[in-house]
Amino acid sequence: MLEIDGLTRRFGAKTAVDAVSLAIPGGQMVGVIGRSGAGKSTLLRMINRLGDPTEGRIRFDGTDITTLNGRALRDWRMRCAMIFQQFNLVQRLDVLTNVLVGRLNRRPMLSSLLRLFTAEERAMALAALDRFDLAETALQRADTLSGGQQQRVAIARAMLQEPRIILADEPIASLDPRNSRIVMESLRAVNREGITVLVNLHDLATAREYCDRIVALNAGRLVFDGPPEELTAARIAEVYGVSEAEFAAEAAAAVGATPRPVAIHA
Ligand SMILES: Nc1ncnc2c1ncn2[C@@H]1O[C@H](COP(=O)(O)OP(=O)(O)OP(=O)(O)O)[C@@H](O)[C@H]1O
Repeated sequence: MLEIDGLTRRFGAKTAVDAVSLAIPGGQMVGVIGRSGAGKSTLLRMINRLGDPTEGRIRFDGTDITTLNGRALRDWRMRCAMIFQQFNLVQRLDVLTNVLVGRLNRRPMLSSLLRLFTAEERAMALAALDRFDLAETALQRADTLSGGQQQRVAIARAMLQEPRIILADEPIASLDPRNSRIVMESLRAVNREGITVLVNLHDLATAREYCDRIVALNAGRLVFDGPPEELTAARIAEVYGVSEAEFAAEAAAAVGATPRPVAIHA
C-alpha cells in the first residue's frame, strides 16, 4: 500500500502539488491526469524521491519514504522504477546493456562500475526483452530502435529492477497510436503481475481504457479520484471548466502529441 498524506511541493511562491492525499493498494493501475502544470510530474518525482516534498508524507507498506537516505533510499529507488516520455536509454549502448542497467544498483560498486553482469542477469535481461518481443534487437544500439521499441526496452529495464511500483511519466506522449497501444498493453501486463503502476497521461481515453482508477489534478490539487466510468464528460467540465475535447486538445499540445478523437461519455 502506497499512502500519500497531505503531500505538498512549493517552488518559491508556486504550489506545484497542494496537500494531495491518496491511498493506493498494491497492484492497482492508476492514471494521473491534469492540464499542463497541474503537478503530475512533480507528484510522481516525489514518490521516487527525485524531488522532496515541502510538507506531507509518503509511506510504502508502513515505511516512511520521505525520510529515507543512503542505502535505504537507493533500495527504494530500485523498488520504484521510473519510465519517462523520452525513454532515457543510453543511445550508444546496445539494447541488452540498457536493460542490464536496471540491475546496476543491485551490484557491488566495482562490478557496477565495470558493468560486469552474471550469466543469470543476462538471461533475465534476454527473457525480459523476449517478453516484449525485442529479443532480436538485443545487440543493436538503442538509437537504431523506433520510439515504441525504445519505450518497451525502458519497461524491460524497469522490470530488471524487480520493482514493486512503476512510475511512468507520459510514457506514450511521443508515440504514434499503434505504439502507444503496445506500450500501454505492456504496462498493463506487468501490472497484472501485481506491480502497482502510476501513470501520468495527457490522454483521457487512454486513462479510461487501461486504468483501474483515475486521479485528476488541477493546479496541484486533487479534484477527482475514482473509477474511469465516473470521470464522465460532465465531470470533466465540472472540474476543469472546459469540454472534454478542449481538455484533450490542450493536454496533447502541452506534451507535443496529436490529440486522439474524443469518445463522448455523457
Ligand atoms: N524545478 C521547478 N522549479 C520551479 N517550478 C517548477 C519546477 N518543477 C515544476 N515547477 C512548476 O510546478 C508546476 C507543476 O509542474 P509539473 O511539471 O509537475 O506539471 P505537470 O502536470 O506534469 O505538467 P506538464 O505535463 O506540463 O509537465 C508548474 O507550474 C511548473 O512550472
